[in-house]
This record gives sequence, structure tokens and C-alpha cells, in this order.
Amino acid sequence: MIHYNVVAAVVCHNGKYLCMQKGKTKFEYTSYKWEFPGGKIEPGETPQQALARELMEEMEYPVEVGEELVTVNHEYPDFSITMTAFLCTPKAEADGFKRREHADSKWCSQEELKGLDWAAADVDVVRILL
Ligand SMILES: Nc1nc2c([nH]c(=O)n2[C@@H]2O[C@H](COP(=O)(O)OP(=O)(O)OP(=O)(O)O)[C@@H](O)[C@H]2O)c(=O)[nH]1
Repeated sequence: MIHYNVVAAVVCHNGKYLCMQKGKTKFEYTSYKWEFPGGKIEPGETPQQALARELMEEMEYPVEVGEELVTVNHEYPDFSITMTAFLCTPKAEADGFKRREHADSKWCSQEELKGLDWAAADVDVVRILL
């Protein structure tokens, strides 16, 4: 089965967490699910470099990548991922973000995180934030 190494940013600002909703995808089980921004690590990148690059590419959002929160392994029906989540904060010069690739976005309190329909791999990431 194809395997991806993925990084995800738990961006925290004013006590809220940035959550992004996917649009329609190739697979029904990831379509319209909520996730943390990020993506696949490319050859030669550190996880932190990959994360900063992904947030610039998909959101034009400069973030400071901080502590590693958790690494989760998840097998979807068609591929598997190892995903490491890092706590991130917007850089001082960040002036909001653009939504280039996602269907929706939301700043959520801890309580509100529980109400979203998360991608299956994210459930264990969300759990440690509660
Ligand atoms: N970015 C991100 N991807 C996640 C999360 N949870 C999760 O299951 N994934 C899965 O991990 C994979 C990450 O790929 P991606 O599509 O975001 O990566 P990418 O930007 O490099 O995509 P590309 O291959 O289209 O260039 C996707 O299959 C996505 O569904 C999450 O919280 N954040």
C-alpha cells in the first residue's frame, strides 16, 4: 500500500485552533473532512521545513513551527500515512491567511473542536488538544 509522510500544523492564536475543511476529493472518506493544514514531506526537507512550505503554498501563511505534539499512523483503505503534528503560531508579520485549497476554515475553541467531522487520522491529534 502506498505510504505518505505527512506534517500537520496545529496553529494556535488567541486560544483558538485553526481548522481547515477539505473540498471534494478522490476518496469519499476524506471528502469534506476537517484537517489541520499541511501536506506531504518532500525529499530533502525536514518536517519543519515541509510544514512552513505547505502553509505558504496553500495559504500564504507564515508560521513559526514549534513543539512536536504527536505522531500518528493511520491506514485508509487506499493509502497509509504517518503524520506528525506540530504546534505553530502565526509569525508577527502574518496578516491572516488565504484559502487557496480548502473549502472552508474555522478558528475553534477546544470545545468546538469536538463538533467537527475530522479526517480519521486527525481524531488522535484532536484528542490530545482537549
Ligand atoms: N495536510 C493534512 N493532511 C492530512 C491530515 N489528515 C489526513 O488524513 N491527511 C491526509 O494526508 C495526506 C496529505 O496530503 P495533502 O494532499 O495535504 O498533501 P500535499 O499538499 O502534499 O498534496 P499533493 O500530493 O496534492 O501535492 C492526504 O491524503 C490527506 O487526506 C491533516 O490533518 N492535514
